[in-house]
Amino acid sequence: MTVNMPTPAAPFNIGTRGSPLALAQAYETRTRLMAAFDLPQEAFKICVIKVTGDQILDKPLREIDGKGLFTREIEEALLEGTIDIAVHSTKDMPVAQPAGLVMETFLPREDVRDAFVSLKYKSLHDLPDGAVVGTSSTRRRAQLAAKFPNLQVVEFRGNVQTRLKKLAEGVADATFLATAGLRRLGMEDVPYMPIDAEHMLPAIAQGAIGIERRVDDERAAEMLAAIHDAPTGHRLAAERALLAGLDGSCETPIGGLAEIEGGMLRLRGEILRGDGSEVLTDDATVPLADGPKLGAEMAARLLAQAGPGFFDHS
Ligand SMILES: NCc1[nH]cc(CCC(=O)O)c1CC(=O)O
Repeated sequence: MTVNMPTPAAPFNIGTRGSPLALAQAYETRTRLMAAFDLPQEAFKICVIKVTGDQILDKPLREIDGKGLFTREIEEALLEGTIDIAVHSTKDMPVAQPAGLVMETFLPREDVRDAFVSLKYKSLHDLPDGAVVGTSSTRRRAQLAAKFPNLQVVEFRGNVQTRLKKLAEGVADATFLATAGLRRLGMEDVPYMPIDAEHMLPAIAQGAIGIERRVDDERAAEMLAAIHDAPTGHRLAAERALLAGLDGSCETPIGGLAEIEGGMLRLRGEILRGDGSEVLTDDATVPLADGPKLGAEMAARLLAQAGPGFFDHS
């Protein structure tokens, strides 16, 4: 190690949003860095940064100019040097970072599956006709409309805690959350049932913590290299290439999942019309190094099948 290690007097500043899930992810990052370099907790400082998106809770995000709503203030702090790294849910991040920043470090991925969450029913298949399901995800909404047209879907925003409170208040019979979020928050007492990817293909990068840094910060680069998980990196490279090729954001109904099977990389992709009336899927396996190429090719194949206007009127 050629770099100056942080000390309690000059700590390494870890930037994060203030939601309980974001904090859990920042703590996990700190724990891994402490272990990798045998540093005390005091050599790190968790810096909570307020972002615009956390202050607007009354509207679906797609009705706001969503670009950077959850990241702008954090990336500014990173560029200014107030923080050394920023910890994110990769799922919520655009595929390209602003000039001067990179996100190349990914921690070992959690469970990628969506979870069915309900205080009244055990699983998705137990929901009666007309049951009310709350979600703000265009992907989950379209997937449900395609497979369970008899459910009613209502808009459901807010963090994990808020959504659970809404369920308890009876605003909906069930909701969907990422299993990873529930696990990271230690919410094992919440009644949830993970849904296999073949029934509900997760969001691209679901369950993966990504860490952003300044491109020219060699100390941060060396420190992050020690906690990077290569298999997760390969999977995300393929998934994010698919997302980039589809020109999608987290507000487009797209599912995607890369897995490593017998040393090969399998990528599944899915795009949906917003109302669930059409679902296009693809599934291919290539050598690990070809993941990004496969992602780009799969995007092109899906878009060719979809034709113009597929994502309109979502
Ligand atoms: N869009 C919000 C968001 N961003 C990341 C997670 C969960 C953790 C993850 O997927 O890494 C969630 C909540 C959810 O979808 O239930």
